[in-house]
Amino acid sequence: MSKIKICGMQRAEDILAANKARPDFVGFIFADFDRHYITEKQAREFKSLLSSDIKSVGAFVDAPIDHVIKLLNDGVIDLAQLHGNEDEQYVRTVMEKTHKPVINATGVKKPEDINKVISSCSDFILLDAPGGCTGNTFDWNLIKEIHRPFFLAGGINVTNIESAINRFHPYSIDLSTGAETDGKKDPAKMMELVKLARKTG
Ligand SMILES: O=C(O)c1ccccc1N[C@@H]1O[C@H](COP(=O)(O)O)[C@@H](O)[C@H]1O
Repeated sequence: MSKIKICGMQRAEDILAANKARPDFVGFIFADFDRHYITEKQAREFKSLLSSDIKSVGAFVDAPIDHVIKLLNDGVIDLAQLHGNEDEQYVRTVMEKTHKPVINATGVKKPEDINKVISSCSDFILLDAPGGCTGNTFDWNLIKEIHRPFFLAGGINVTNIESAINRFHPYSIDLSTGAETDGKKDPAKMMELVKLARKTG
């Protein structure tokens, strides 16, 4: 069954809505240029409110590696999602110093973009539209045989989540914009998306 991650938690009420909807993962964004950016203090508060059976994923874009390692080792996040140009050495160091799962993300515009991460030493890879949190899908025809667990992201919403799961059977769906109304997480959409993922997976 494909899992589901809802990314970009910004308010305590988003966490309470997640606790009701019960996705497998929620995402905290630590990229300070991004509209979903939260501070370490907020992330600690959100983690304390989050149900223990929902894992927290920290998403980083070329962050100082010590920050990623600290948040993992402090238990603020359970997995790290590397969404920038982090190289294999960076990925390996995070894994060795934390023994926590790492997701290596890539924006997909051409087949070589998938080749960039396909043999990464990370635990998971993540395929997204270039940019992150664009609300756009990428060309799914670029996805050929992938023989490792992967997260599928980019413009997934209530209209296409079922076809994404049925067509690719990803380890997990990952979405942000599709669970929002007017730029804020929408509890009804979160609930519906989790229901569709469970029904389809
Ligand atoms: O969510 C963000 O704001 C974000 C910022 C920087 C890097 C990644 C980010 N999120 C990731 O974006 C995709 C999905 O976005 P959408 O559903 O198309 O809005 C997903 O991988 C999120 O984890």
